Amino acid sequence: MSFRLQPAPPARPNRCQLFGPGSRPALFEKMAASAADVINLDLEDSVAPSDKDAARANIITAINTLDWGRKTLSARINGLDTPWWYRDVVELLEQAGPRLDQIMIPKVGCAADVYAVDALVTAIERAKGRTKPISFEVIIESAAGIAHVEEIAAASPRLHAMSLGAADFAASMGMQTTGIGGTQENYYMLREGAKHWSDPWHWAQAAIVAACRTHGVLPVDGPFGDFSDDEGFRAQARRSATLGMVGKWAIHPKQVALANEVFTPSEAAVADARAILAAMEEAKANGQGATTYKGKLIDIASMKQAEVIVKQYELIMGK
Ligand SMILES: CC(=O)SCCNC(=O)CCNC(=O)[C@H](O)C(C)(C)COP(=O)(O)OP(=O)(O)OC[C@H]1O[C@@H](n2cnc3c(N)ncnc32)[C@H](O)[C@@H]1OP(=O)(O)O
Ligand SMILES: O=CC(=O)O
Ligand SMILES: [Mg+2]
Repeated sequence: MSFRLQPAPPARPNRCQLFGPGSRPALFEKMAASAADVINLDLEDSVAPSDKDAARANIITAINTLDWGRKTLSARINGLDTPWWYRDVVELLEQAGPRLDQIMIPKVGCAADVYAVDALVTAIERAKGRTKPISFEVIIESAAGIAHVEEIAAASPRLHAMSLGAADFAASMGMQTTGIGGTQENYYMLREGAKHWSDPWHWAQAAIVAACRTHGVLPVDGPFGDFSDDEGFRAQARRSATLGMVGKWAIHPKQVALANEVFTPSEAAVADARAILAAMEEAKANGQGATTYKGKLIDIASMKQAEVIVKQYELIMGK
């Protein structure tokens, strides 16, 4: 371990973030009743330019009037390259009550983008006497965003979560695809004439996880566009969970259960992790730093691995 200890991320369940357009208020009650841990009411790309003002008003009314239970309640503002974002922040902070937990900032390209929103949010919080600080989540979805991912992760103590936005990311990178996440037909290796598909999102996800874990931020996988493909969603989510991400977006309600399933450690994984911890306690009591479990090496690092799974499970079950 470095002299500098790795900070813990916010202790909140974040297995699924359910999105809905601010211009479709009929969806809000269904979102509130869903099993998602986080709700993202959208003012950005799912809302047409002509609907931005109405969507803002819809979202503020919904935040103030619906029962959102214990969900983390977040609103996605428009990007800093648009004329809408400052009104999004001002109206949300001035008119939405304390139930609003978080603002999602899309298309963040550098730490200064987060700083700008932080400055505005801080001024309004002080002016209006808001006592609960608004947290931030950001989307890495551009070449600049991934190039500056570590400085972005360190940009503000308000930052709680960071997602990969596969659609805008693909566009910004000039990737030859219109698919949102998942397997890409042309990203394969050939061996003896057989195709083996690879994962074009892997390196960006790994960079996001490393930046987040360095700075105590929750790393999250973004959208999977084909909501009729449950197995494709599961496969993408399993890869993300294996890499260290804590959850995934749902852009349709049928994806909520899938994300919750993948990002809740299974009973078998938890039982194994607890058995490893117990075996290591016994080994330590006997003066050993290493022993075997089910015929494989375990040592003190295995305890840390097992603790990741047990803590994640207890966090989710304790909610
Ligand atoms: C790349 C990005 O930026 S992704 C993030 C931004 N995008 C979004 O927020 C899009 C969110 N999703 C949606 O807008 C919609 O789900 C769509 C457009 C994909 C599909 O909408 P529909 O055609 O209405 O979906 P569908 O008919 O399958 O809906 C089935 C049921 O789920 C409901 N539903 C649909 N979307 C949602 C949602 N996001 N949240 C809650 N309930 C929903 C419908 O109202 C319907 O309910 P009912 O059975 O009571 O009638
Ligand atoms: O905002 C999300 C994306 O995939 O783009
Ligand atoms: Mg986007």
